[in-house]
Amino acid sequence: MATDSQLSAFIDRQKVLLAREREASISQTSDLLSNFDPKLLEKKGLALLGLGVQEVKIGLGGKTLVQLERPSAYHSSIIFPPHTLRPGDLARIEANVTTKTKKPAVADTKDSTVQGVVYKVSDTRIVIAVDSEDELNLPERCRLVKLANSVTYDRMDRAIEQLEKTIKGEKDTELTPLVQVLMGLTLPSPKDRLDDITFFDETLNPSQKEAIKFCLESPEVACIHGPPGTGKTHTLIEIIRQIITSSDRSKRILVCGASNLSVDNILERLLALPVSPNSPRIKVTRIGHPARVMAHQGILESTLDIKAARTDQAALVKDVKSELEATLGVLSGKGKGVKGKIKGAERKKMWDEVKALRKEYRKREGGIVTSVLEESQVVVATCHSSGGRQLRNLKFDVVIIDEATQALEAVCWIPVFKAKKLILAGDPLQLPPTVLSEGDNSPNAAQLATKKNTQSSKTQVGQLRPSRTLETTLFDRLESMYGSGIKRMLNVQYRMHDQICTFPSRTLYSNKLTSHSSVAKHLLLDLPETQDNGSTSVKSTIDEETRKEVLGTPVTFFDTAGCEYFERVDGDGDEGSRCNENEATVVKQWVDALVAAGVGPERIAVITPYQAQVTLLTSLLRPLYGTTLEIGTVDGMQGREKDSVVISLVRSNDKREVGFLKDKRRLNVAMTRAKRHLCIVGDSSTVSHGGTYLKKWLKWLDENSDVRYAGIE
Ligand SMILES: Nc1ncnc2c1ncn2[C@@H]1O[C@H](COP(=O)(O)OP(=O)(O)OP(=O)(O)O)[C@@H](O)[C@H]1O
Repeated sequence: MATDSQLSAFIDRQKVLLAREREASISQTSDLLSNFDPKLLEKKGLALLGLGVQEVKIGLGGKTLVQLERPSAYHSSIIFPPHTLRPGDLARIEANVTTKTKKPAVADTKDSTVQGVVYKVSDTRIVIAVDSEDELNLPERCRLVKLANSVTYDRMDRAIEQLEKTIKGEKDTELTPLVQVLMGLTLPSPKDRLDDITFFDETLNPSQKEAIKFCLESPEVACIHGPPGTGKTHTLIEIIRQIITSSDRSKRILVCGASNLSVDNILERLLALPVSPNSPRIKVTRIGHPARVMAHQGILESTLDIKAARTDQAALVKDVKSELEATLGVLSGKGKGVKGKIKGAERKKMWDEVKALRKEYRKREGGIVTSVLEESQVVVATCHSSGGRQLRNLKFDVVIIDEATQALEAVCWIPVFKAKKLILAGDPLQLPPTVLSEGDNSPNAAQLATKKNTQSSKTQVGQLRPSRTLETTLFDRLESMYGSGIKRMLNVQYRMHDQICTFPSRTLYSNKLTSHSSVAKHLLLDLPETQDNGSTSVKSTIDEETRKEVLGTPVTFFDTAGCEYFERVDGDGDEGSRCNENEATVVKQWVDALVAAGVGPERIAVITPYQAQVTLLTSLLRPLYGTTLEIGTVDGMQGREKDSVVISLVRSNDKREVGFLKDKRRLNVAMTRAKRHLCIVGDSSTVSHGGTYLKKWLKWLDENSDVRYAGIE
């Protein structure tokens, strides 16, 4: 049982770590904002200058939407220069004072600074949703500057504060059995036994069925551990179907994920389910910015915004909206037929009117939103957006968090408070959450996090320990508190050739990960376009023997040991990114061979730990194969797969060892993206400061793969 002091140590640590992370994130952006003048900011894609207000409208939530454009009078092209402003970013509209203008007009300074969130972006227009209720005094000529976004941190802070209040039993909080288990205040309750489950999906494998049963039977919390390609999402879809068709058909689920992509992936699969009398169409609503959700018709139709606009009551809101927009048009001087701005007492009166109208609009709209959400059996949102106004007072029976091992613990608490039961899915052995700040290495922290653990029994169930770093996820913490009994692992993978899967299975998944027969032996040779059936589809420019070798080998290792391929440091000293030209040439030759053997560039990805090597490889490969051939670091590759993956290690004398060179979770992601063929280019002899896992892998490759001569011909 967690003691009061353990609880407060845990909460205090979360607060310290979150504050540090917020600071690190803000200083990244504000360093830029305070050090550069607007022109430079525009060059860096952080600002847009010389804009004019084109229109002022009303959006969901009664927010004022300000549309900005580049007036042709100021610019030779109305198309924005390249910039990084994206929907959801925080931005400030300010008067466009140039450095030459010493004293801007009073009306165009402080008062006219407006903050908001980017709502929509096109080549020529950008719409900002302004939250403020105050009078809008938009400058005639303005600019837009991107700001550090603190909303995510605000929501996480609030979630941790709520946790603190809940534990203390403060007013308006409820210490549910779920919260008690998560915080080590009680042990998980015994399972609610389910004798017979009829699965909708007949093809589920035994480990998936076991994980589903385990989740359905767990009263408070259950975790699904899904190694690469084992069908986590597949399993979650069945869980959702089972819950909403259980005897109590009124159950409601909140499905969350760490990213928009992960939740859209689930939503897409829910929408594609076959409909039958036994399995009626699931009523699902996606919360989130329409501009941020996947541009897929079904998904857009499921968004709250579009559903709300289609209800019968929507007409009631429309009237108020038109009135509100007309009044705002007059006030901003941008309405139809409006000439100039209204001033003085009349302006004040009109603003009072806007306030009243906005209140009415929110009331009517709130009614519609509630009715759409109350009808939904499944609500889909990112963990972060589940903390928005629309879900404020809604409760769910179950909350599911996909990619939970990529989400900070605090962000998971945002949806956790909305449900009685929690299901987490992820893989602690793949990419961790992105963390900018350093962990807490103070003697105090170390003492609390580790010393205590060794003092008392290591396996003491339910012991709550403050996390040392934000990389410790809720999933990790539950596993260390309750042991592997809190989770079920999926053990059949549907992606990789058996030889690609063997090493990660043996070293990371206790030899439990097996390959499904449909993939265990698949090779590039089996792809339709590489089949040599006498047709003209294969226009091979290499001899038959080489072609068969290139296409028929699951794992190829170009060991550059002894080749004296020296890397180059891009930038200053040790801090610089690395690249290796000779190694890049070997990569290029292999990609050329793959393509010559009939493998389409869209089936190939090249992964490397250093950004400088990404740039170098891009310059070599893009002119030949275009953008369909993917080149990048491992971060964009989680959850994705390619038939052929080429890994360029750039291993050298870089003592820092970046990315997957030192982190076995990242290396695991890199090596498990490949379906039919994996090629590694690197030096097995420079292992003196490499991670142990990398060393083991290189040794394994040496003994178990097709080792090739890496000399450049
Ligand atoms: N029981 C099954 N029978 C056949 N194919 C399956 C089964 N389970 C999963 N798959 C297939 O395996 C592939 C991976 O499934 P899914 O995308 O659900 O996995 P995931 O674990 O979410 O993936 P990732 O590791 O990339 O996060 C998909 O093509 C899916 O159709």
